[in-house]
Amino acid sequence: MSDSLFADAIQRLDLALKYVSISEDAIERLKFPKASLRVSVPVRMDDGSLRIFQGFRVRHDDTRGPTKGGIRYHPNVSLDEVKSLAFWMTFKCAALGIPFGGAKGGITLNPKELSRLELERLSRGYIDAIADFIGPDVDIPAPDVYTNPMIMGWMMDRYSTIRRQYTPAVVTGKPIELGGSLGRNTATATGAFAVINTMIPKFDRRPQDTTVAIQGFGNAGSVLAELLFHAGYKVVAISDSQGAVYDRTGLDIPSIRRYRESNKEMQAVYCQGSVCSIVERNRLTNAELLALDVDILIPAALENQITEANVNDIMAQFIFEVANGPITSSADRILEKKGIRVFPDILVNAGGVTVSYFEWVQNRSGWYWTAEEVDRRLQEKMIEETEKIWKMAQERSISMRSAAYVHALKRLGKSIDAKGTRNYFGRE
Ligand SMILES: NC(=O)C1=CN([C@@H]2O[C@H](COP(=O)(O)OP(=O)(O)OC[C@H]3O[C@@H](n4cnc5c(N)ncnc54)[C@H](OP(=O)(O)O)[C@@H]3O)[C@@H](O)[C@H]2O)C=CC1
Ligand SMILES: O=C(O)CCC(=O)C(=O)O
Repeated sequence: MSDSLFADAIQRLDLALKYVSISEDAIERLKFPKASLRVSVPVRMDDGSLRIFQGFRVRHDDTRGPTKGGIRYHPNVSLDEVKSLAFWMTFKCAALGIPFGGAKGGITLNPKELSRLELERLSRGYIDAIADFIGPDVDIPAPDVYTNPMIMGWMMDRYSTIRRQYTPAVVTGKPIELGGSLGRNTATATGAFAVINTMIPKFDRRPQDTTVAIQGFGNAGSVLAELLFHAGYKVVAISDSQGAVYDRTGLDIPSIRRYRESNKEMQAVYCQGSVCSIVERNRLTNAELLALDVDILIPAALENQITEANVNDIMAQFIFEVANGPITSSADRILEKKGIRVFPDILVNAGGVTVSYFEWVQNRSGWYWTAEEVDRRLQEKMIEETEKIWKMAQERSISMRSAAYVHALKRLGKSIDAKGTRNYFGRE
C-alpha cells in the first residue's frame, strides 16, 4: 500500500474505471487537483507571543460548479490529507448530483489548546490568507472536524469585510443569525440515517434486532447515534478521542447527549466532557470498538481507521462510512472478500454538503426555507441517489463503493466532455 492518502484515494478511481467508459482526458484531469494553496497564518496569542500556523486550501475540480468542502482544524492536517479530502468532495458532489466541484481546507493545530479569542484571530487570519482563492462563485468553505458554525460566522464576516460587501454565500454551515440554513447542523447525520434506513430493510433486518457501534461522537456521530436510538436501533458502543464505552444492552444516547450539553463550560469552544467520563462502566479503546461483534459499524471520526493491520478483526456485517476515508483501499478489498458490506463515505456522509448547497441557494436567492422544507428535500435527494447506486451495484454485481464512483464518474465525464477538449485542455 502507498503511504500517501491521496495515492490511496486515486486507487478507488482506478477501480471504478473498470466499469465505466469515460474519456482518457477526463480521467487524467481528475488525478490532479486544479489548484493547491499553502499559507502561513500569523496569530497574536493571548500571552503576547506570535505563532505561525500552517494552513491549506485545495480545489480539486470545478467542472460541475464552484468548488465546495469543509475546513478542518487538527494536528494531522497536511497537504496530502487536504488533497484527498478535496478529491472525495468532487466525487461526493457528483454522486449526489449537486452542482459543485470538490475542495477542502485545513490548518495544522490542536484547536483545543487555543482560547476562544485566539481561535477567532486564527480563523479570521486564515480568511485573510485565502480570500483571493475563495468566493461564492469560486470556492465555498464549510465546517469539518473541530470547526463549527461560530467559526464559519467569523470567516464569513471577515470575507465580507475584505470585499466591502455582505457575502453570506461564501461560507456554509453558518449560524442561523448570519444566513445559515435550518437543518445544516444535523444534516450529515440525517443524511446518513436516510441511507441506513433505505439499505437495512433490503437485508430483511429490523432496527430493534440490529446492534450498532459508532466511532466518533461529534457533530456527525452524536446526532446519528440519537437518530438511530429513537428509531429503535441498539447503539451498544460510542467513542471519542479519549476512548470508547460499551453496554451490550444498549446505551441511553439522549441522556448522554443531554449531559454533555448541560456540562459544556460556557466559554469552551470544544465540549470538555468525554463520553468516557459520562459512562463510567465498560471502557474500551477505539481499536476494541472497531472489533466489536455488532451488526453495524459506523466510523465517524477520522480517516485510515480500518487498515490491513486490523481489518481481520472486524466482525460487523455492515459498515457505513460517516467519516471521510476511514477504510484504506487494501482493507476495503479484504472486507469485500469477507462479504462485509461497506457503504461509502461519498454517499453516506453527503447530507452535509447537500444542505450546504441548500444554504448557498437560500443565500443567493434571499429566500429562507422552513426546517420541514430542508428536511423534505434532503430526504428526497439521499434516498433517490442511494437507490440509484444500489440498483447499479446489483445490476453489475459490484460493491456500493464502486457503484457510487461509477455513478459520479458518469456525471463528471459528461460535464468534462461537454466543455470540449479545446477549451479545457488548450489544444488546437
Ligand atoms: N461535519 C460535517 O458536516 C461533515 C463531517 N464529515 C466527516 O465526519 C467525520 C467527523 O466529523 P464531525 O463529526 O464534523 O467532527 P467533530 O469535530 O464534530 O467531531 C469529531 C469527533 O471525533 C472524535 N475523535 C477525534 N479523534 C479521534 C480518534 N483518534 N478516535 C476516535 N474518535 C476521535 C472527537 O472526539 P473529541 O470530542 O474527544 O475530540 C469527536 O467526538 C470526519 O471524517 C468529517 O470529515 C463528513 C461530511 C460532513
Ligand atoms: O458542507 C460542505 O460544504 C462540505 C462538508 C464536508 O466537508 C464533507 O462533506 O466532507
